Amino acid sequence: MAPPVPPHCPPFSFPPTSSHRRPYGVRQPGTLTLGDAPTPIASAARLRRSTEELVACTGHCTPSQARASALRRPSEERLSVSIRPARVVVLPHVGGDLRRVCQLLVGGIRVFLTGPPGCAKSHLVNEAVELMRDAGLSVAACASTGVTATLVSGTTVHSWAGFCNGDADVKSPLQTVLNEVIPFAAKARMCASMVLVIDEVGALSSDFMTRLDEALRAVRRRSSPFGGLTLLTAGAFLQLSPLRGSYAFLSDAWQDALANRAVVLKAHWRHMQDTRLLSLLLRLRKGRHTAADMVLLATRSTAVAPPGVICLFCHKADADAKNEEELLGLAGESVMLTAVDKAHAKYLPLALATTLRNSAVKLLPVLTLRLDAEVAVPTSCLAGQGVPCGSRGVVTSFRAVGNRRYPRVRFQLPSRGDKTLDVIPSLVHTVALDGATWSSTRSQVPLMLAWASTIHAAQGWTLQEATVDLTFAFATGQALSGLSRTPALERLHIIGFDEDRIIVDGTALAFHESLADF
Ligand SMILES: Nc1ncnc2c1ncn2[C@@H]1O[C@H](COP(=O)(O)OP(=O)(O)OP(=O)(O)O)[C@@H](O)[C@H]1O
Repeated sequence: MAPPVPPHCPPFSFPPTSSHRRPYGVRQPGTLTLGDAPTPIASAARLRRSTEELVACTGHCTPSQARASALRRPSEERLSVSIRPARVVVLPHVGGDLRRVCQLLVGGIRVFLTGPPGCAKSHLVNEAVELMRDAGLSVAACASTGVTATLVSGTTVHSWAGFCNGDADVKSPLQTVLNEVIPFAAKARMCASMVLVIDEVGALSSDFMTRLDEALRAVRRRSSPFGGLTLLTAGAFLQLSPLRGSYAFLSDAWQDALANRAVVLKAHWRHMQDTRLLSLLLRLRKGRHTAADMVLLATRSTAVAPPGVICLFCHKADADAKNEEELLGLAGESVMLTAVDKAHAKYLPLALATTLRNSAVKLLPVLTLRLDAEVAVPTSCLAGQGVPCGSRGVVTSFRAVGNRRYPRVRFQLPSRGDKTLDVIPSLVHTVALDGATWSSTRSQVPLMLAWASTIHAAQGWTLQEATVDLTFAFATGQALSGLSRTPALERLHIIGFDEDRIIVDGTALAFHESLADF
């Protein structure tokens, strides 16, 4: 429950009656209900002041910037928590499911948005974020993975919360994470936000939800679930399961905040042109597929992936092997880029530093490229240059800098259009759990090969054509997730399919069937 607000506070229009769009974070005087001083604008100023610190923790900075910002950590400062305005009016022309979701959110009700593959969950999340921001609410747009974060133009929820060591910060003692890991900038974000959006929530574990809830309650000094933040989670537990641990909905944090209520979308956008594929997927989702469905899928079987079509695999090792094979198939010499790794804390043995880096840092120890290589950006290192995490591109040339050569890449941007960049190494660092601000660093060109991907990493994508290799399918929802990426059956190629590859988790199915629509 938001604290009471002064009665004179005028309501928000949602979206604003004026056609003029205000940029995120800019407040119209007198319209936002504030907490105790400073105002959200003051919080935004603090955010700006600590931007370098944020950058240092997520890894896009020079070493001197990182060191300087580490010294400026204002650990004792109390942050004030932004409070949602008392009334936000959703204007009549906002209709349908978007209206339903927005009305719940502006009323402070936490929402789980779900539905079958391609029903526009991410699309609706984007629209809701834009409307809420237009109305003056501060909204944090996040997703469970870097790739899905690009679909909502946001960051991973790990980065947003300042869990600099990835999932290690879920297991470590809470006080250590609060005092030594989460940077000031992340705490400022947590306090300045009124709404937290998490897309593709299915990939997060129950332990992660518990830790996020604990951290938000502590940082925002509110005992209510998620520190009183209004929450919009979106995803489907029948499509994606966490790589480790149990489903997020099994946590007490989820049950306290969201229970078994949801907005369940009924429209089908991705597969609207192919009703045969759509009805097959709807049955497959619940494990109620028929013999005729299996015969239909068998018509798409192939032994070899067609050239030029992205391949989706169940295991990362297979995606890596395919990328390697495609790279070797290119003419031209290989350019090998080796990361420069350093351990900065004397007490940290090199082996532990390497383990920490390899689990927390997405930049590769060794990256080999050739002209025309297909690449993707695995982190938000290039976001400041207009290329968000998850963007894909092609190496068009190499540029010599000293005795090293760096790739020039033409990226296809998620927002359409393309952008060519000379990609040079970025510095990322890990934060030790014993109080050092950063314990080890890696400097590397922030790219990875992208002819192939895992099905897990492709969650959220709509692909015009794809080859899905289900030979080693092992996870619940994996086959459904892979088979639902293309809008039409004839653009789908399947390797290694048989009925046993379809795994539907009984707990996830029971949860979805128990959901009460708002
Ligand atoms: N209102 C809309 N108008 C036009 N296209 C839409 C609309 N809503 C969704 N789409 C398109 O439908 C496709 C699927 O939408 P989206 O990715 O949001 O679905 P999803 O439910 O998040 O899918 P999944 O969970 O399977 O990743 C996308 O290509 C999207 O651009």
